[in-house]
Amino acid sequence: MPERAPEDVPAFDHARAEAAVRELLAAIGEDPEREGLRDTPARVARAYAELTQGLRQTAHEVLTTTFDIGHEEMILVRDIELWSMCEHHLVPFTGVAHVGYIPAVTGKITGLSKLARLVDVYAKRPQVQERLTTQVADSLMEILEARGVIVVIEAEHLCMTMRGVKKAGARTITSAVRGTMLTNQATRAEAMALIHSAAR
Ligand SMILES: Nc1nc2c(ncn2[C@@H]2O[C@H](COP(=O)(O)OP(=O)(O)OP(=O)(O)O)[C@@H](O)[C@H]2O)c(=O)[nH]1
Ligand SMILES: [Zn+2]
Repeated sequence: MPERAPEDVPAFDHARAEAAVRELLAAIGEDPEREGLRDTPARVARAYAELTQGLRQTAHEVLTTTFDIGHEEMILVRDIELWSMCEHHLVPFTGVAHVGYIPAVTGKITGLSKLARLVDVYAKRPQVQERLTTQVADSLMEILEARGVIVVIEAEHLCMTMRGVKKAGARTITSAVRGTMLTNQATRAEAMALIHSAAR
């Protein structure tokens, strides 16, 4: 399914979110009017607006700063903190993303912080880890016209920890490898070695 463009995503509806949270509190047998819960629907609505803000952002928006510095070698940012929300249970999954790319021959690169911002654009929305991984990789290929990209995400899903199978510590690792990172085995091996290097 193609990604919905942010202009096609309706504005966050605070009133509707508050009503839904009030209803959920009632459904679990709580009293939404008791003092401790009175402001909770509004708080939860604000929290969800923040946790889903990526729905209203685009990769193009965050990858605007590009420089041509003639650097043609691999650039890799490791251990980018990641908080996302599992679309099946609406509970967090959290871990790290490693994002590396080989710039276009023109040397078109982006600011390092933009790679972390890019991860957030796709993390701050209901997600599955596989889609998050491929969206980050594909947007770097497209927007930076990168020759190669590698994205590895390691995450723990709270839906597997705090409920359900209750297996704390199980980490899910997904990767998306594109372009020369895929075709050139030595380059891919170098990237994997950097991701797993002893400095961790
Ligand atoms: N592939 C994938 N699965 C995920 C992700 N996040 C959560 N899931 C899984 O989505 C599945 C949903 O399965 P269902 O059987 O429909 O839901 P459920 O009854 O709540 O499943 P349990 O978690 O096994 O109790 C579960 O196996 C979750 O572990 C993700 O990012 N990627
Ligand atoms: Zn889940």
